[in-house]
Amino acid sequence: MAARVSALTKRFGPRTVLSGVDLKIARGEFVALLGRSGSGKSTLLRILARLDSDVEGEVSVEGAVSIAFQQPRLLPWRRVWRNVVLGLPDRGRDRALAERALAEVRLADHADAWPPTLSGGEAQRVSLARALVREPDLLLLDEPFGALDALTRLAMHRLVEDLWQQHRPGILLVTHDVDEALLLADRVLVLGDGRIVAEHVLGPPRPRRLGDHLDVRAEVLAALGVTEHALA
Ligand SMILES: Nc1ncnc2c1ncn2[C@@H]1O[C@H](COP(=O)(O)OP(=O)(O)OP(=O)(O)O)[C@@H](O)[C@H]1O
Repeated sequence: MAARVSALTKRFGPRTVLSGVDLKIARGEFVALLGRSGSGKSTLLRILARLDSDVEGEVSVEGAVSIAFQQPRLLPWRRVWRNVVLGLPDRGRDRALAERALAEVRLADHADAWPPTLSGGEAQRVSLARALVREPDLLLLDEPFGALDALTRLAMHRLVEDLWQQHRPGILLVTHDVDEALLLADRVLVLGDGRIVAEHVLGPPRPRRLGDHLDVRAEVLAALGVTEHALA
């Protein structure tokens, strides 16, 4: 198991955001997490990333964890390759490690660029390289495509699926986009009222196409209480 959460409850003061969440992510499994705004998706990701341990219940995550956010969060005063390896312990191999990770996200020629010169999609790929360079057993993606235009988003879907096939980390992808979840995930979860209220396993084949799993799509939308595909 890459991650196991049981009876997880998270409160902010008097407010209970997560209330008895049970969740397992198998090694190498791609899981998408949907939920309305404010349902606690980012809170759950932060807990899995060990950024918040003030919780009730059990959280167990095996191995290395990386997280990438909707905003790439690059340091503008450091070159791209230095951003990729920021905080890594082994300084001697840094440049080579960064270059390898940048090549994986098709940005080998941008190692010496400054972050403000990158497009939104490029910056997000640097952020992915920074997550990958840690060779995570669990990769947490918090709406990583949310700020990108539709074409760039499609290219990123393909890239993430390729990287996942190659390295096979467990992935938990938070998204507002039901179609994105149906394109990428092995399993789709819906968070609502503080717990997982729906779960759907999607079978092969891959790669998927828009329009696959329309039956699941309808059920996920119903669990979300909406009739449109974009909830943002
Ligand atoms: N540090 C904090 N202190 C107090 N309340 C918080 C804190 N972090 C999150 N919350 C509250 O917890 C709830 C869940 O927030 P969270 O960001 O996890 O939701 P989300 O599902 O990721 O939302 P969105 O889809 O809009 O990003 C929100 O009501 C938010 O206001």
